[in-house]
Amino acid sequence: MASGTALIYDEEMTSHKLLWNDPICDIEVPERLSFSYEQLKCYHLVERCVCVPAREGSEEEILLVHSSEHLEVAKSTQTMNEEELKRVSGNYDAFFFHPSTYRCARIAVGAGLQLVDSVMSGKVCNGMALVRPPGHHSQRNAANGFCLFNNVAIAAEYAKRKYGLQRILIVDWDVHHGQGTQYIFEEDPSVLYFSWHRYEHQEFWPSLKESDYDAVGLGRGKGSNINLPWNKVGMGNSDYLAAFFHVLLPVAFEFDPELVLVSSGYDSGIGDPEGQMNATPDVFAHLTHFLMQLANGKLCVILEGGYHLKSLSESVCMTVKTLLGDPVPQITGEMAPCLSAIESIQNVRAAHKPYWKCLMYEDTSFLQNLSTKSHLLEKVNTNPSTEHESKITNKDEMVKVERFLELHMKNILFPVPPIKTAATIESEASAHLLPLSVRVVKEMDMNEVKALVSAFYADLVKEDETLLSLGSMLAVLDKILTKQVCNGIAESPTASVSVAVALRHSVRFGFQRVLCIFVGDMEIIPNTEDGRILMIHICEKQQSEKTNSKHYISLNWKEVRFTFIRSLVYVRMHRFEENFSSCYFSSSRRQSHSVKRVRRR
Ligand SMILES: O=C(NO)c1ccc(Cn2ccc3ccc(C(=O)NO)cc32)cc1
Ligand SMILES: [Zn+2]
Repeated sequence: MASGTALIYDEEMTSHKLLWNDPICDIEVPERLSFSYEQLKCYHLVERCVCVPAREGSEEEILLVHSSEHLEVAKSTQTMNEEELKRVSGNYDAFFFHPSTYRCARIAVGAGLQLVDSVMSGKVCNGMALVRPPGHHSQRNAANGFCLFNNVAIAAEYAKRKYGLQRILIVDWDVHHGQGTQYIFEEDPSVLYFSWHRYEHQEFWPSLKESDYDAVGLGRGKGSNINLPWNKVGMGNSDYLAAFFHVLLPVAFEFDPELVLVSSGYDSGIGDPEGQMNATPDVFAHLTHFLMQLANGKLCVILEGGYHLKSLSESVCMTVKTLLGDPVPQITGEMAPCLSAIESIQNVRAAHKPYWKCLMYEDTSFLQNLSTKSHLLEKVNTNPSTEHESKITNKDEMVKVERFLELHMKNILFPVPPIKTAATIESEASAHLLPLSVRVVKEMDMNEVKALVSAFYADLVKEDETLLSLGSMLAVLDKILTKQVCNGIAESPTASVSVAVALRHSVRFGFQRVLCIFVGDMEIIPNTEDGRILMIHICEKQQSEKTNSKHYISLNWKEVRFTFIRSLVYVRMHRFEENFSSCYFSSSRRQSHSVKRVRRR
C-alpha cells in the first residue's frame, strides 16, 4: 500500500498576471499561489510532503483534450505585445493573456500529470498540485473563466491512456460550474464528473442551462454527469456534507473509481468574493477525508479557483493536512442543511434515479415530507458562530473574515487540549505513548463493580471473570457521564456484556438518547425497548428477526458502506423536528434504507 503525499508547486506559475485594468479578471492574482504555499510552510506541512517537481505538459498531452487550433493560438501569444494580448484575450469570456501565460499553463498541465504519475506509480498515495492558471472552464477549442488548458481533464485523459483506467471520478468543489470539464466528458461513461456550483436559477456566471441538475450526461455518458446547483448563497458546512452524504458519496461508492481527481476550487469557502458561501476551511478536511476512502486512497487534488487569500490558504492547508493522514477537526455549527440545499439535493437525486442503484430504490418521500415540513430546517442562526458567519459574507463585512479565520483556524489547527479522552491501559509504562489529551483513568475497584452489578446488572453478567473488563469500561463511562471527558476507550474480552451494561448504566444515569454502534456478532441483543437507545448492529448476517424492536437495526457488511452514514445524517436531521419520538430504518433485501417518521404516540 503506497504512502506519502506529493506536493507540486513551481514559482514559475506566478509570472502569469493581468497587464491591464479589468474588474472581471483582477481577482486571479499570482499571490493566490505564493500565499498558499507560504501558509503550508508556516504550518510545517511542506516538509511532511514528498515534493515532486512540476514539468511542462507536452503539446501531445495538451492535444489529448484541446484542438490544435486552440494550442496554436495559445502558443502564438508568447511573443505578443500588450495591445495584441488584450485583443486576443477579448475573444474569450473572462480570460487574460500575459506573455508567460502559455508557459505557465503548460506547467500547470504538467504539474497535474506529475501528480497522476506519482500516485499511479505508487511513489505516493495521494497529493496536491498548486497550479495557475486554473482549468475547469477551458474547453476543447476555447479559453474561459481564467482557464487556458483544462488541467484536470487532461490528467483524466492521460491516466486513462497511460494506465488503462476505466473508471475515473472527478469531483469539482469549486463554487463555479466546470462547464469545460462537463463538455469534455459528458458522453464518456468512464469519467464520472460531479460539480456543485453557485447557480441561483441560472443567474450566476457562467449562467448556463446545462449547469442545472437535469444535465445528466449524453448518450452512453448518461448518468456520468452530476450537477448540484446552489440556488442561494450562504451555503455552509452542513449543506456541503449533506451533498456528499446524499448525492456524491453513494454514487461514488457504487461507481467504485480507480482514481479520484479533484478540481479543487476554494471559492466555495467562507469569505470568497465570488462564492459568497459560509463553509469554513475545516470542511475541506472532511470532504478530502471522504474521497480518500475511494480508489484505495489514490487521490489527486488540483487547484482551481479561490480568491480570498486567507480563506484559500487555510483551506489548502486543511486539504493537505488531511491528505497527510491527520485526523479531521470536529465540525461545529448547525448540522441541518437549509431548505434550498435539500431541494437541490432532492432534484439531482431524482434526476439520477434511473442511472444509479443506490438511488433507484430509495424512498425519497421522507425528503419530500421534510422539505414541506422544513420550516424547522430553515437556516436559523442559533449558534453565534453560524450567526457570525452569515453576517460576515456581505461585502462591507469582509474585513471580519480575517479575524474570524484567525480565531477559527487557530483553535482547529492547534486545539487547546482540554482533557477529551479517557483510557484505561494495562501498565502505567505505556501511558506515555498516549497523546497529551488522553487522560489515563484507574479501573473501578472490584467491590464497587460487584455492588453495581448485583444491584442493577445481575441479569446481564453471568460469569465472574467479566467483572474485570466491566471495571475499565465503567471507569471510562463514569468520566464521560460526569463530563470530565467527552469520549473514551476501553478494551473488553466480553464486548456484548460490557455494551449491555454500559447502555443500561447510561440510561440509568439519565441519558435520553443513546446511539450504540456494535460491530461484530453479539451473543445477546441488549434491550432497547424504552426508546432511549438506538442500536445499529453491523454484523455478518442480519438478525432483525431475533428482535422486532424498531430501535434495533442490523446491517450486514455489504450494506453498511454508504447507507450507514446517510442513515446517521437522517437521524441528526430528524433531531431537529421536535415532534419525533424516534425514527427507525427499514432495510429489506431489495431496498436500501429509507427513513420513516414515527409521530409521538
Ligand atoms: O473561479 C472561477 N472559476 O472557477 C472564476 C471566477 C471569476 C471569473 C470571472 N468572472 C466571470 C463573471 C464575473 C463577474 C464578476 C466578477 C468579479 O466581480 N470579479 O471580481 C468576475 C467574473 C471566472 C471564473
Ligand atoms: Zn471558481
